[in-house]
Amino acid sequence: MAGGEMWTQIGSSLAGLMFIWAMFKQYFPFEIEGHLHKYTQKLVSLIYPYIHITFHEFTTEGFYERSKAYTAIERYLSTNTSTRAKRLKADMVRDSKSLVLSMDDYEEIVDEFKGIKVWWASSKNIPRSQVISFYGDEEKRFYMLKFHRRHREIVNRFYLNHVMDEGKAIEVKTRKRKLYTNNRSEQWVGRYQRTTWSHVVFEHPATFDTLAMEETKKKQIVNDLITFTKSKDYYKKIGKAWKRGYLLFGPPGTGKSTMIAAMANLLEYDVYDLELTAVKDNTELRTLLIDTSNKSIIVIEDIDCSLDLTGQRKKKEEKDGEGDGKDPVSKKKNEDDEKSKESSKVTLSGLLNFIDGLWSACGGERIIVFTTNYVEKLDPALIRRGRMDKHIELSYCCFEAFKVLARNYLDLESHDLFETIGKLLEETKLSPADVAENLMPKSNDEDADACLANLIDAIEKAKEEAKVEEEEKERVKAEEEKKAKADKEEKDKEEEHKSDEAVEEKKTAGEEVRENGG
Ligand SMILES: Nc1ncnc2c1ncn2[C@@H]1O[C@H](COP(=O)(O)OP(=O)(O)OP(=O)(O)O)[C@@H](O)[C@H]1O
Ligand SMILES: [Mg+2]
Repeated sequence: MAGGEMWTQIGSSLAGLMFIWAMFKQYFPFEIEGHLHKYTQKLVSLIYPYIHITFHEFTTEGFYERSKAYTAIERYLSTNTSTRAKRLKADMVRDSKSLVLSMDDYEEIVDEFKGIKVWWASSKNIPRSQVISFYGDEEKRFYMLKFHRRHREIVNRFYLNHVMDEGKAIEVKTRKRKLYTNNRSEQWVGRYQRTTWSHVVFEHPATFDTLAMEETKKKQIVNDLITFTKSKDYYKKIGKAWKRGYLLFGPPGTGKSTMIAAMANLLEYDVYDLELTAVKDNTELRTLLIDTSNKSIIVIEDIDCSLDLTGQRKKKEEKDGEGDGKDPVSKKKNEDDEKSKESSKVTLSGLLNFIDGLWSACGGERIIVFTTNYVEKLDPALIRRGRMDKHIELSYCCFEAFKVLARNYLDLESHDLFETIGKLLEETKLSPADVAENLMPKSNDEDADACLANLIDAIEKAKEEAKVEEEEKERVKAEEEKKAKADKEEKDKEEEHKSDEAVEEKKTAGEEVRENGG
């Protein structure tokens, strides 16, 4: 038989077989077909003992959102593949600091875990239809995991969790961190579009190394923060939500905001800067809280100014006392304050709920930081331990803090003038911000000596000013005391006079009675 003839015959017999199979299938009992399928599967699994799991890039129809599992696998494999796979694909992924390397399509790599071997392959489905998609690329990518069926238990229970955890950790490490701020609720457009917060890339350069404060205190804070991040299981064990509150207090320019940036850089967390005066009420506050992500620091700056958090009772008392409006400046300020309070109805109890109510436990790994210049003004309920677990006082610049600043600003470890400056700083209150400003060279020809001399001048000037202020205070105090004394004397005199009059009246009344009686 000639070759061509043979192929024609095979073709026509195949077509015949297909036709018979189709006919047969139509009359074939449903149950028997099921059995047939089962046994074929069993037969295949006897010869082929591997299990496959696929992870698609896009899973949900409609919402075109990348699958979290796919992203985590991609990051996990990116660390493994870049050393083992031969063909790699580099991509600038959204929110990532640098290029992400992943294995190219149809590459396969072997991974080992607890002594077992698994295979990862990347692949894609190419669409058959030539439809132009609204989303552009219609190829459907997926990762396929292959492992022996006797390892099913280990893969299901441990390996997949391991991949997810590692992948997420790599993602957090390589992401660009963000600084969020809350929008006014008029700008919120539905809940899906995440318009409650807007963000920019967080790029503050402050670190604990550049932060000027006593070394021991700094170490304590760093240890506290690191212990917190590693305590997921501990918090679970003691039945507490995984969050921690910090209260930073101290005079202006002592490094409260700088410390928050250093915290975020140390832990690689996002920062949510919550502007309370833009929040209308407690419900909005809760919505904002729910919309924050894990691994973040929620900051409320100048908590004493943001709201009247001292409660209704005190507010009323203040109104009674201050309402005379003698000073037009303070009157205007009061009016402004009232206006901002009116527009924001966040209450103390709402804020307490935000910090440690039931809702605060959704998600985890969050740090809440309050800053204030006047810690004594705050309601004790707000800053009790458990809400604000750690109170950190940032104070005026001490010698140790100065040395950090000198190292940062002038690259100086020691200098003849250090001793003088140390002594001066002990006697004067100068914030690290002021010290830093004086240490910064103002022109190219200003060297370290000149900067230190500037600082000494500034400290001496501050000392002089403080002295004048102290004297003025003393004078006012003495005057007030003198006035109080004079007032008291006058009052005493008046009372004496009144009691004299009363005695006189009594006398007259007695005489009248006697006269009438007689
Ligand atoms: N402890 C510090 N270490 C290093 N730099 C500091 C420190 N304190 C202040 N500075 C410098 O002073 C500037 C102002 O500091 P920062 O904004 O942190 O002060 P603050 O305590 O938040 O003040 P405020 O109470 O007014 O908000 C910063 O830009 C920083 O350069
Ligand atoms: Mg600040």
